[in-house]
Amino acid sequence: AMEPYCNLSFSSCLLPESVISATELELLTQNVVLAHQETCQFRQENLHVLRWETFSTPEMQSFHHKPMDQMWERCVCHVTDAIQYIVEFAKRLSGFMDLNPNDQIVLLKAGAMELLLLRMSRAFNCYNSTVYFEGKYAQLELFHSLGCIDLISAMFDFCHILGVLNLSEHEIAFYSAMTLLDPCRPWLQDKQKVETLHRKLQVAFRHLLRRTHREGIISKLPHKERLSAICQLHLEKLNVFQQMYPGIAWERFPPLYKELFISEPDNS
Ligand SMILES: N#Cc1cc2c(cc1C(F)(C(F)(F)F)C(F)(F)F)CC[C@H]1N(C(=O)[C@H]3CC[C@H](C(=O)O)CC3)CC[C@@]21S(=O)(=O)c1ccc(F)cc1
Repeated sequence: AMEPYCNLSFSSCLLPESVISATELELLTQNVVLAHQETCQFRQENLHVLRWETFSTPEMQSFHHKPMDQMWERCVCHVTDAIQYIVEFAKRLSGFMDLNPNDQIVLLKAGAMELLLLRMSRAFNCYNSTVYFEGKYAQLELFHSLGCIDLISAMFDFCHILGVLNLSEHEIAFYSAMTLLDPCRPWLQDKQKVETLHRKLQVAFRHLLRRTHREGIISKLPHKERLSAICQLHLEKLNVFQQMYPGIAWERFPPLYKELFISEPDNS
């Protein structure tokens, strides 16, 4: 009988056989989507339901008048919780735990803040530029007392760009996995291994986008330079804060946050 034009499993006509088989592609897609779903702190639908619940003016004022170190301490606790979930996401991504421990730390150190922003965009309402924070949606000025409104507004702008794309959970999952498993990160020892993982993710992501007719978003996703620029700003602000309150930054910051974001003080 005639060979069917393209056997239904798509294994030959659509995928570069060398990179990944159709079955492996399905398994990888499930792994990425599940790893994301199981390691987000809030479900998309819960954030969605709350998105018009904004803080009242008196509530805003109370945040506004908080001393800087108190506001920082609250946010650092939230960021440490969020980073823990991001570490869990990484550990569940197939292939991540097979990397050598040094490369796992290198990828998390370089990618944690970026993944944080991708997750923050899920909690961002781009119609009124508010973000979920401690139970309700907050305007930018609520964070004024942190003393780094330029960083926060850069984060808001970034979330806006993503919000407009209206990314699905599947798309955010793949975008996060590919941001984390970036073979171009400096100091990687086994770059080749990360490259192979990244390429498989790329094929699986393109396959998902083709299937859902969403190839158009690829060219609209923010470039990684933009992401890293914001994260650079974060590190600078953190150093400023450390200088202003030398005691606090050291004792009160949770260890994981210090490990990922704070370089050892030179005890010279
Ligand atoms: N300390 C802090 C800090 C804490 C956070 C962010 C940034 C910083 C810094 F950028 C700062 F402070 F400068 F703004 C810092 F420090 F990193 F630089 C962005 C991610 C935010 N975040 C989230 O958006 C979560 C992510 C996970 C998601 C989920 O999994 O469902 C739910 C929403 C967790 C920490 C949190 S936050 O909630 O404290 C927050 C702080 C400022 C802001 F304008 C909006 C939110």
